[in-house]
Amino acid sequence: VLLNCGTKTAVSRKLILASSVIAGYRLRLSAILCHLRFSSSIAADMTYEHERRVAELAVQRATLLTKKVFHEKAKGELSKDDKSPVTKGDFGAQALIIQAISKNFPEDEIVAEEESSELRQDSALRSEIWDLVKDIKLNDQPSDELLGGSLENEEAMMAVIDQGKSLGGSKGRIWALDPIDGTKGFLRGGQYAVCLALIVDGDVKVGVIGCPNLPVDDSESLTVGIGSQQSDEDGKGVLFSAVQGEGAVSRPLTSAGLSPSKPIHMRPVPDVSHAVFCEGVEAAHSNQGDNAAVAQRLGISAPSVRLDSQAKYCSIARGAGDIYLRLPVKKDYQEKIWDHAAGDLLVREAGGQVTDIYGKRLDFTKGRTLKDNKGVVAAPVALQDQVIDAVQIVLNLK
Ligand SMILES: Nc1ncnc2c1ncn2[C@@H]1O[C@H](COP(=O)(O)OS(=O)(=O)O)[C@@H](OP(=O)(O)O)[C@H]1O
Ligand SMILES: [Mg+2]
Repeated sequence: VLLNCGTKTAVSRKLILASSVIAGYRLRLSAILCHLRFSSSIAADMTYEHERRVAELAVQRATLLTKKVFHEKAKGELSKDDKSPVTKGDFGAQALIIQAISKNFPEDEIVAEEESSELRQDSALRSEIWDLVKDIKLNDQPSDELLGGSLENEEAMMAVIDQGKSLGGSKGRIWALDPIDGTKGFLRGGQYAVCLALIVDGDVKVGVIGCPNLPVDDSESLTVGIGSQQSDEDGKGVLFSAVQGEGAVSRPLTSAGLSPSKPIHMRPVPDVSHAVFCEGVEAAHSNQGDNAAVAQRLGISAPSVRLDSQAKYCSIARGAGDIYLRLPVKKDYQEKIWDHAAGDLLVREAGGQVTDIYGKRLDFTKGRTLKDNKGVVAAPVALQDQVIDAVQIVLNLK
């Protein structure tokens, strides 16, 4: 081609032209490749599979510690500034879970319930917690390695506990952690839950809840009431999880890797009067009198199942109960995001809806609390409007 191009100058011009065309193609090709790589990395991130796996294993590992403390007589109970209790189990589980999250996702923020100031005043309790934390391992090497090794010493444990002080908000990736939800239930020998959720730009993307005292068999759950703890030995207890848009699942908790999961769904309830309520045990946390009045308005005569912790969200998500009401007792109480994020996603992915008493979706963009919401109403989608209606009549909101 070049031989037929004429003069030297013309040849060199053509050469420059040809090479710039090739360079142009190269540039476009690399832009296309870059775009493909970028979109496939977004697609990979969108599945949240890595986040789900780390969260499930971190929660499962933390339940090994909480189960130990559950069976100890002295649980290292302290009273926090707001008068609520905290135990060795809460601090230890928080340390183990944050360690796994920060190893795998070092850029992410964490909003967790506990902080170390009480422990800094109490060296005896601190070393009891360290003795527990340093020995906890999953009995499965690849799972344990995924969580990223152990903490070095007591001081590292305290520092990791304090990584949960993020203020939360509407932007970025934020984990919400309740190391032991239902601490009063935990102390009473009843239900409790280890709860972890990933919130991205205010939207809950991943939710994981470990309930060591819930029976694996869904149908037995309805008989689990106040203080009636089931055996939490290996293979008993349940690990629930959900990813936005992918449904909700449950699997038996184990001391090793993850056991096989099965999908869970809310029960179809063609007539609201046949629904069963799940409600809190503590009269100070939700108004049981108002719950009873709502049940009566809906024509429900079955007794409510009373459970501590987000085990209530888990129960209705698997059809052991249908409606969870948390009607405010104190007007100015702001619900905490770690008490609801994982349960909110689990129920919505199992075919339910979760709102406040005004019918507004829970808003996780407002910081550490749900300050723009009041109370919680969770029910199958088809019943939600009817239940909100009854709640609003009972609470004189309409
Ligand atoms: N006044 C008031 N109103 C509503 N909620 C409150 C209130 N005070 C505390 N808390 C929070 O309740 C969390 C425990 O909720 P539960 O659902 O387990 O309570 S119940 O025992 O089932 O009634 C409990 O979580 P944990 O501290 O993790 O147990 C608290 O964050
Ligand atoms: Mg809680």
